Amino acid sequence: MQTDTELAPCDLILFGCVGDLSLRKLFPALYHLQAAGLLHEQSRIIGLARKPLDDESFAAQVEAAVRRAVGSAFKESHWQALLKRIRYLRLELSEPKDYLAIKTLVVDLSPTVIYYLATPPELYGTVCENLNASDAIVPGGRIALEKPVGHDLESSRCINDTVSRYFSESQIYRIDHYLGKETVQNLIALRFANNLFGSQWDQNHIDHVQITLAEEVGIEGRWGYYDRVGQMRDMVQNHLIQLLCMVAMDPPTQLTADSIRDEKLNVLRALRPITAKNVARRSVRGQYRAGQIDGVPCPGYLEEQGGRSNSDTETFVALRVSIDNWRWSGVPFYLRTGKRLADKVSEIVIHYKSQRHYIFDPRQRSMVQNKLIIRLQPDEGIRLRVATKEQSLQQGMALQSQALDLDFGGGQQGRIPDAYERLLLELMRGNSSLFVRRDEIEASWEWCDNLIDAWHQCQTPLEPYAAGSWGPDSADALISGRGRAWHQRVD
Ligand SMILES: NC(=O)C1=CN([C@@H]2O[C@H](COP(=O)(O)OP(=O)(O)OC[C@H]3O[C@@H](n4cnc5c(N)ncnc54)[C@H](OP(=O)(O)O)[C@@H]3O)[C@@H](O)[C@H]2O)C=CC1
Ligand SMILES: O=C1O[C@H](COP(=O)(O)O)[C@@H](O)[C@H](O)[C@H]1O
Repeated sequence: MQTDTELAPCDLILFGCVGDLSLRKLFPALYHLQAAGLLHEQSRIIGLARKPLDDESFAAQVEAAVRRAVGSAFKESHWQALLKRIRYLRLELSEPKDYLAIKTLVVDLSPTVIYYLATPPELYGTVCENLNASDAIVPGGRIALEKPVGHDLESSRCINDTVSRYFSESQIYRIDHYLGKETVQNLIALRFANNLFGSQWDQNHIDHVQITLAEEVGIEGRWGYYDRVGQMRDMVQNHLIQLLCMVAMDPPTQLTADSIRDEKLNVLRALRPITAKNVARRSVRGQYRAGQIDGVPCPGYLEEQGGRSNSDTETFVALRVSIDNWRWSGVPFYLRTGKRLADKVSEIVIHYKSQRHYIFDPRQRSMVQNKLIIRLQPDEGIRLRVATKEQSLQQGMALQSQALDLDFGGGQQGRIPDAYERLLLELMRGNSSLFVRRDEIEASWEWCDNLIDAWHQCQTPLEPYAAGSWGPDSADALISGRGRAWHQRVD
């Protein structure tokens, strides 16, 4: 994971520049990079979309979005410096002749041009073909593709085939923004820079692993997109599987992009398929009904804006996953993700085995088991729960569980950069470590396609859950047994 490559001038051509992602995430991230002095003086940003906007009205939209995201920390001087770099170009992505304007533009641009596709993925192939036909791809240019790359293995291969006709693998940066989150990168430091953890990261010491990506939000007006996709393709195929790989991978031989990606690929190849034979025991799919979150009433999925009265799309998934290799033999990974759950929380919890020869009160055994809680959001940090003696004269050797805490969000370290700041920076530096390689994406699709097929074959029921709950009851049943339960945030 090299991060010290010097910044060279580079120009960002942002396709889909007035979309939700660009306005909510990318421009605020660019603002913060500008504020931190991390944009090269000569780097420019050219936004492309089909809305008839001039530079001024585009800038006004971007400014409003950046102000919203940055809040009271917004500084006019940083914004003005960013604004100088920004231009708008109107273009219909499916219209080849519109690309001539890009061709004219790239002649003037820096040696490094980044084509960032924040557009619907169905257009990725078309954009590459049209760029090529207009001779608008500069040698050494980089292309960034937002997730999801495809809808299944076949469509993913098709997109990858088309893109790779015009860009070599080393020029392609497939984005999974979870890989840009600070705590995810800290996993690398935690695991591979600390012998304490590195030496005990296996089936001899770990009982099971839980990964939760829970959201309070519903589908936020994205019915058209979401109902075709569902939680499996929206969150499991990419973010959840990438986190699983980061937790489960063997140590890379070096901190290079390919070393890390080779190890993640090995995990994907070792995932035991979930098929019609075991799908009922290993998965739960759910859909939210009306409920309340923090006292505020929320509609059910079918009543969401743009929704219809019957949809079989899952908004919640829980899985029990096995990794068939030496390190993880017999260690289940419990994964869950859902919309409209009780809280917004993304965390990885490593549950350690308890002492083989246990000399304390056996009733306390599960309560004081060691847990390593890696919190991605909110309150980024790492917490280790250890057993200590209760401080009391009366209790004898009674144990209690206490926490050793690392709070990354704590005052001294300042603001935690958003994932897109890190990703844009590494993209400009040409560091691929935080981006997903073609074989990883395809191996992940292959595994997910199997699971989705199994759901179809077995007509796996869609279990209702109330908005504001932690998902269907059967998700609790999936993990229960051997004293296991989903980790609760009070810990
Ligand atoms: N929004 C998010 O939080 C996340 C999004 N993503 C991915 O990012 C990508 C963009 O998502 P999002 O921003 O939500 O999508 P939006 O629908 O909000 O924005 C799409 C953008 O693409 C432009 N566009 C679409 N079709 C054309 C066309 N034919 N010609 C020219 N421009 C076109 C739109 O321009 P115009 O408005 O002018 O029509 C708009 O600027 C998707 O791949 C999505 O999966 C990934 C992670 C999170
Ligand atoms: O990719 C996506 O991620 C968001 C959740 O991202 P987070 O960083 O806020 O945890 C999710 O809401 C969206 O549906 C999905 O497309």
